[in-house]
Amino acid sequence: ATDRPTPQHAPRAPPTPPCDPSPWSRRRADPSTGIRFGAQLVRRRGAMGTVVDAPAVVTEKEVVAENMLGDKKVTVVFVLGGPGSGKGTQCSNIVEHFGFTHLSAGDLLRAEIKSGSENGTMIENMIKEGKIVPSEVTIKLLQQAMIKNENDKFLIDGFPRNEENRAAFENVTKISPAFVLFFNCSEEEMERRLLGRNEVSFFTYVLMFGLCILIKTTLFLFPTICIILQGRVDDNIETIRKRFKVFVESSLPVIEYYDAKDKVKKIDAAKPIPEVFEDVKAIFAPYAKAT
Ligand SMILES: Nc1ncnc2c1ncn2[C@@H]1O[C@H](COP(=O)(O)OP(=O)(O)O)[C@@H](O)[C@H]1O
Ligand SMILES: Nc1ccn([C@@H]2O[C@H](COP(=O)(O)OP(=O)(O)O)[C@@H](O)[C@H]2O)c(=O)n1
Repeated sequence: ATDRPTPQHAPRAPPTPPCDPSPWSRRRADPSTGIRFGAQLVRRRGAMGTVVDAPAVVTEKEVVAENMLGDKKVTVVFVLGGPGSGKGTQCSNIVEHFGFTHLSAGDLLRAEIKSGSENGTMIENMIKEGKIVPSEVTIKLLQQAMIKNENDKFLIDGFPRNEENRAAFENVTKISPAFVLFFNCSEEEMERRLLGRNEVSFFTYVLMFGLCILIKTTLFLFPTICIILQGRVDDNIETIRKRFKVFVESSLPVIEYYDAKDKVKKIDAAKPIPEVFEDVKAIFAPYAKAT
């Protein structure tokens, strides 16, 4: 992996405060709006020869060589943020506009449960408890997905979620992320979104029941539909709170690790979806698809 070189001609600015910031974190809040979070300040010659601090703009693409995918050289962006911060929503937008392949660690784990794999029950129990699944399981799924896919640009969403995830991924795959996209959002807002994600109106249930009666399959189909409509097993208030705790205790340190390497690009994820995507677009501009 190629870390962006630190300019030799000037001392680095003091480290930026740890990323922050949500009310539920005890950490110091960072007032910046975001996309330059973690970018190192470089000294530049200003007017009249004065030296000014200016954020370094990252325009170069960082491509990783020598990894577990054999000859295949891939660009990996880790997409991190609390549960419900909007990672999946924005990943879909990035896929559409910038040609990345979206690999959601959570989706891969849920697919593994459905596949009837021997790890299925263990994964299901961990997800219900909001706990982090052992790294070797998740890394194997990510690796298989990257090998299977012909693309060379991957958004890895919801991973690495703790220090073990991070260190194991780097050791096993030898891949370093080009950068880490961090969606910063308050706990209150994330909670609202997650509870909303699971919300299905009574009217929908009545409609589905009516449809089942129409096609005369109530007995078998309706319970199945109810299970599908229930949404995610972990989007209930009890598990949501546990996931927040895990995020603060285990995932924020990973973001801090990458921030110390100037790899974190922080987004204010509390804004409406289109506004968040405007900020995301600015970061992904160097990866724009050739027209
Ligand atoms: N910026 C936003 N403002 C309001 N709602 C949002 C925003 N981004 C996502 N959502 C909604 O919040 C819920 C969680 O978003 P999602 O992308 O699934 O989050 P994550 O992948 O981080 O868990 C979804 O119902 C989504 O439609
Ligand atoms: N790297 C990961 C990612 C997810 N998971 C599990 O999958 C659950 C859901 O993760 P997710 O990324 O789909 O969803 P959000 O919690 O971000 O909304 C987590 O709470 C963990 O139990 C994991 O164990 N390891």
